[in-house]
Amino acid sequence: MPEKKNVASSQETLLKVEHLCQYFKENKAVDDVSFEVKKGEVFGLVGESGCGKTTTGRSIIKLYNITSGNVYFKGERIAAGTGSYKWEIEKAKKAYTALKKSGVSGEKLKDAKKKRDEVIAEQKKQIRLAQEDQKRRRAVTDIQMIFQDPIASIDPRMTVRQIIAEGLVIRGEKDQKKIDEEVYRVLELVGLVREHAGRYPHEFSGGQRQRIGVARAVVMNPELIIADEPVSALDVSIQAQVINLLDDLRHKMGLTILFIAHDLSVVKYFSDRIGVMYYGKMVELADSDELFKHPLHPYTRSLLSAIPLPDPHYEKQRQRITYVPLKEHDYTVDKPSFREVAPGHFVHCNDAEFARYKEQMKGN
Ligand SMILES: Nc1ncnc2c1ncn2[C@@H]1O[C@H](COP(=O)(O)OP(=O)(O)OP(=O)(O)O)[C@@H](O)[C@H]1O
Repeated sequence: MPEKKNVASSQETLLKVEHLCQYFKENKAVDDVSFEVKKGEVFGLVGESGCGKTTTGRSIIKLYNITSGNVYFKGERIAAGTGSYKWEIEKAKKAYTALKKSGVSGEKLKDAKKKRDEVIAEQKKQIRLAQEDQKRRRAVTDIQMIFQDPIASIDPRMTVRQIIAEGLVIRGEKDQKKIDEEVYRVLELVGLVREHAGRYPHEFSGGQRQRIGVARAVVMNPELIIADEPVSALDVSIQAQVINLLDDLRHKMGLTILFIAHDLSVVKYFSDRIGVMYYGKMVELADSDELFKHPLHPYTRSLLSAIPLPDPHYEKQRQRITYVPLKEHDYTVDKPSFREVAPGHFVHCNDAEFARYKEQMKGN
């Protein structure tokens, strides 16, 4: 793994995810998730299988129409869900009906009706605006995604040249010489050679295939790369090479990376900040070092306890902490939300936990 360098990520926000909800019928795959990614930083998004990491990434690149919330890229809203506006309309209608049923009449009822209609008109306006923004596709080529085995789903009869150039062709590039030049440039950038352009994906090893996947993304000159478990299928030694490559490109191209992984040890050295997801919720978010030094949420502690260390003495004593939400939290009355416990360190917690975490941080 690369040495952790403190890359100066700017304070400029490149990506802002605001109250993102992505529901698949009853399944709240992503439920009210908010975070920002600064220009130039690597933001690690971790959590175990099924916690909603992939869905978050896909929602950002608009593979889904999000249920609710907003996604901003360079200040422009590129994805918007209409759910929360619809829920507000329902709430206003229900409140009015309840008032009417309770026997309220005359001026009071008239006022309530007026209020209800105002809420409905405003929310309908928001729905229209969200739908207009959702249709806009402008920012999307500035964001590219890298998958676990990025060329697995591609037609095996396509050459590496065609695979890498596909995005350029779709974007309207017709000049074959220019396309070839770009393909050779990015092949070299990712540690391959121009002779590879005429070959087929099956001729390459897993690590090389991932390099082709990276080339396919960077050829579009993106500002943001969403790397979804890009090294999970690779041997540990190859994992380090691919991470080093991404780290190198990040410096050379000034890239910003949203790095999705299920394993905290993979993101530790590479990420400036880390967000931990559990069952559709972001449960903790902090600077990478801070998260490892002062993990607060019991789920983060459980993930950390699963990381093996190359120290036999520690390994003998290491105990995997299991996270059992019902044992850890009582959210029946005191409800949780995502709160800032220390500057830049956020935890999903209720009032009682918030007070306890604050105390804990004081002792650190
Ligand atoms: N298109 C879909 N339709 C219905 N349910 C979906 C869809 N995509 C994901 N889900 C469900 O949403 C939840 C979150 O899935 P997601 O793939 O985002 O999690 P993940 O943390 O990335 O997991 P993995 O590491 O296994 O990809 C899961 O319960 C999954 O079954």
